Amino acid sequence: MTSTEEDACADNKCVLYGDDALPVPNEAARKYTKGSLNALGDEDKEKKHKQDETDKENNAEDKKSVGLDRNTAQNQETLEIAYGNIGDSLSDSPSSDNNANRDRTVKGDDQTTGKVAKVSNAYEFPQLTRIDPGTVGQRVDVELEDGRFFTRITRAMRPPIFEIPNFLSEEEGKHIIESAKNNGLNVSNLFGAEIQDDLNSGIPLADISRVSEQTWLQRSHLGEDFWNRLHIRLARLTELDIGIIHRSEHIQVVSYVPGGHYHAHLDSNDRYDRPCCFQERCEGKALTPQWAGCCRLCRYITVLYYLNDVEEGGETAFPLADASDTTLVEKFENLEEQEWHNLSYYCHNSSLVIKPVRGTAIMWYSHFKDEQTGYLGKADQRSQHGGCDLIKGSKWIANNWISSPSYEDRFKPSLYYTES
Ligand SMILES: O=C(O)CCC(=O)C(=O)O
Ligand SMILES: [Fe+2]
Repeated sequence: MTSTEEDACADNKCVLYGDDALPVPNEAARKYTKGSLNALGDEDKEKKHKQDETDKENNAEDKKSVGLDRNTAQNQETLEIAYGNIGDSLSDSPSSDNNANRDRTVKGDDQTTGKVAKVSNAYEFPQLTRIDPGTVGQRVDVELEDGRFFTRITRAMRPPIFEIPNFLSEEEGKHIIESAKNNGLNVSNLFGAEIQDDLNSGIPLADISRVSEQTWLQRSHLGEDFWNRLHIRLARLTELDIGIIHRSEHIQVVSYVPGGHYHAHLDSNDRYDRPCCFQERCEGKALTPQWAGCCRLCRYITVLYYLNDVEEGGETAFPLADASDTTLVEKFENLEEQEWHNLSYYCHNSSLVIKPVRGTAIMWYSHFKDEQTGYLGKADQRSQHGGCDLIKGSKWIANNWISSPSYEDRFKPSLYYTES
């Protein structure tokens, strides 16, 4: 552990090998070139210090990213890497008492106004719904705000993947980007030092699994009205109870410059050796360099927003969407030859490639629904996806992961819940 990480772990608020430990690159260094992520200058340290203080004050969601990195992929957890992404973070946010208030009601979360009643995290996660994709190309008009219809287009059946043009307005996209910039972005990867070494040592960018910067935004960053409005739209889009949306992860904003990408991965996983979903802190449990956090991700759905128009490249690719069973087996047969993961080379071999268009949302299921319990089922390998190389311009996206636990954990409060 570096001293930064140790500090962060004082008072039991561990930063789990995430990008909190990483420097915020200054403007001049925001290019993925040799030496780009060198040590901070004094001014940057000062900025970082201020940033840390602000985060503490806000009791902010820890900004952690645990990217899939090349070395991890080679040395550890090979199967895991091949079958799913260790992708992102579990944040240990404000302490939750899992035994408290096991009320079975939503207590005032309002499906219409999006307002969260000032009560508690007490909630019984309901069974999951799942939208029938119909057929590829099907367009359905859905009323996501009163009197405002949006078109939901089916792009794949297995998993169901939908595209929703103009889900965010231009102003909303800008607001998210500006809020992310104000918050400060950090390099997206598991071990900052390693990506820095990789970049410095001239390893081709294509061999690094994730090259981008990111930050996390919550209610307090984006504003009450914005947050509530977005949550209503999401609840209607996903056809899930708004209580689930309120208890899902905060928004991850990601920025790419040319050369940036994210090779194919799953946004969630099936680590059943991890005893919890996103509902428990990691106190007293071992932190290993291989893994961030002690819980599984349990991200049922990803809603990804394109926040700007991209000049060239930067598509989102789904190499296994609608793949036949035979293809799926072939793709995973040889775990050492997972070349299709590398979207710098194989982006356009993917069965579905989506061009980023400002305001569009893409939504897909990363897990099946467990038909017996109606709760979170297994992760779906066909949901493998990633961001292709950005060729020209900039690319800004936001990930809105909708988390929901398995049946056993349906009464546990979420770590991500923030009251209005
Ligand atoms: O950049 C993209 O298009 C995909 C990003 C992604 O998959 C992720 O951030 O998890
Ligand atoms: Fe992803």
